[in-house]
Amino acid sequence: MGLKDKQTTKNHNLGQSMRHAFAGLIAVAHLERNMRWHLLASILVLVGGWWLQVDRSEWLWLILAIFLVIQSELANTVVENVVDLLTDQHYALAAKYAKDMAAAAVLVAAIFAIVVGLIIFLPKLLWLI
Ligand SMILES: Nc1ncnc2c1ncn2[C@@H]1O[C@H](COP(=O)(O)OP(=O)(O)OP(=O)(O)O)[C@@H](O)[C@H]1O
Repeated sequence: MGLKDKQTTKNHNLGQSMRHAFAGLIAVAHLERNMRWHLLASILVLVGGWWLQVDRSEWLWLILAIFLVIQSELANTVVENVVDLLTDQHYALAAKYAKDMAAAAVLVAAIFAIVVGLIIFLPKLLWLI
């Protein structure tokens, strides 16, 4: 059960809801190149955090940054799909605003993640040199 099924009625139970939610996660990773970059960056951050032995509060900031970027990319993808569905690829100014603003949400989250990464990793990396 996943995105290939033709169900259009409400989910009947929590298990079915979860399976569709996971299908959405797999679909966004398959379809969105940017999401694959975010996942790769997340893995690098996790490896870097382990290598540089960040402490508990630093882990919380790093995990928050990772989740914010992934959440905003998910929301961006939702907006893109809904806009494409509604406009059928025809130009509309509101569609442009919606897509550009959703992309801006990802940009803001990515800037936050970069700032967090610099604050946590830069002093540790400089100390290594
Ligand atoms: N129906 C539309 N009407 C007006 N402008 C559109 C429409 N569809 C897309 N655009 C413009 O084209 C740009 C690229 O569209 P696309 O569907 O690739 O979204 P995107 O936000 O760039 O995707 P990604 O975040 O994956 O790079 C949008 O940011 C928007 O400015």
